[in-house]
Amino acid sequence: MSGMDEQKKKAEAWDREDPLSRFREEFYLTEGQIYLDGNSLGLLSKRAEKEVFHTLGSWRKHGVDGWTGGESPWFTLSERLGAMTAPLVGADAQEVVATGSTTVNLHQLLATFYRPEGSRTRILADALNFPSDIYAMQSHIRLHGLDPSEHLIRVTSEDGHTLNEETIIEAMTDEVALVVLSAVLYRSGQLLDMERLTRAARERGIRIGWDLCHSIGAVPHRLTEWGADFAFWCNYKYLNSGPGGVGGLFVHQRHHGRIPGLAGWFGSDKAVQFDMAHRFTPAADAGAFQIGTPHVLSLAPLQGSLELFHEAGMERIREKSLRLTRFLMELVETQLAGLGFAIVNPRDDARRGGHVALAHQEAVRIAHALKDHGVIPDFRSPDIVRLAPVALYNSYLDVWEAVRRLKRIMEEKDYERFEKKRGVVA
Ligand SMILES: Cc1ncc(COP(=O)(O)O)c(C=O)c1O
Ligand SMILES: Nc1c(O)cccc1C(=O)C[C@H](N)C(=O)O
Repeated sequence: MSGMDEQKKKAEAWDREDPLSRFREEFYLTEGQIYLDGNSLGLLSKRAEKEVFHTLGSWRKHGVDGWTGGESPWFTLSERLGAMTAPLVGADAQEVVATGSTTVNLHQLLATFYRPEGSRTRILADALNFPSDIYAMQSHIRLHGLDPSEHLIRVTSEDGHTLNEETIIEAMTDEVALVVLSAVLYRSGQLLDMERLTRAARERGIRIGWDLCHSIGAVPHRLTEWGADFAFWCNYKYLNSGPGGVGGLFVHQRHHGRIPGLAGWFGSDKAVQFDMAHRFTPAADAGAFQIGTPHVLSLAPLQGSLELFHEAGMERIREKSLRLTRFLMELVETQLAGLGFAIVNPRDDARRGGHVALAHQEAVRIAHALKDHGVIPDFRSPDIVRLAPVALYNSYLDVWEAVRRLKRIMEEKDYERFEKKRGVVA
């Protein structure tokens, strides 16, 4: 039996004993296709779809009374979904709210927590961060009348893919007011040591906030215990809540009761919100950081999706995710050796999130060819193919089959049929 056959048998055996295998049925998968892009946009689940129909039904039946009546009143939906999300980020229910989007929530949190004072005027970020986060930080530096080229420090990467925690800590100087980092880097999938970095920032009297876009739903967190000041994320990747679905934020309880940087009436104490007073009374919890009316139709899928996470359990999800990605790396190393791929995510389980990042000089064309062969990856400029086997809906056999197709593409140089052009969304 060839190595590939043996690996197939191993995948089939793991699938047979997989405690999460029943969740695959909960999702809409396309026959013959292997979807490995759940770290960009997660798939639709039947529960998420059902909640959208429920919400439409509630609107149809109750009209305006849906805010306070029906099975799931919209007035407090963001807080309820925040409470359901809290275990995924290791927070108390009142520290989380489902609201806004990643970028909007970061603007809110910067407006609240970036307070340049005396010599502490800088924001510490990193050179591998997602551009939208960087744009938001630059905006707030400018809003304080400061120059982003001086006041935004971006820790650089030695290998172009990963960051060194030691270097980040060394950059936490007396000039830094705030640190903003991603838990899992969007390109390489590196998982930073959040506990260590949070402790280091706090010991130096620096506030620290985390972008959890690529970690929520893939990696467990303990935000309250670690003492992070804030965090923000989208719910449309591993949390499968739909394109542009409402995001979330965490604010540590020690900051509750303060007036947010960007106040709006949905951040009010619920008991007095409809008094319509011009004096703003913030909610006593993370709900205070909401701005306007919740996007109820875009919140609905999150409810169904979170139910699946509660049933599956984050620890089991992480365990399967690590085994899926470990298997993927084994296949890349054994089956794609000599074909020009380099695995650029860290190998150590404690240092990687939910996706595998492969660097290849033909990455764009390989991503196009994979799609043509029914494997959905994504491409990140300039040379990365990201592959994210997702614990709730991918099988070990999916991973094996994806590599089998990729091997063929490479051996037959089938990617050469495609243009090097990336397209707007690769
Ligand atoms: C790490 C990270 N930060 C920020 C964003 C921006 O998110 P949004 O467009 O939902 O604001 C994304 C994804 O687009 C992301 O992956
Ligand atoms: N938010 C996205 C969008 O509106 C279009 C295409 C992709 C996205 C993404 O979320 C990309 C994702 N944040 C990434 O890791 O690259």
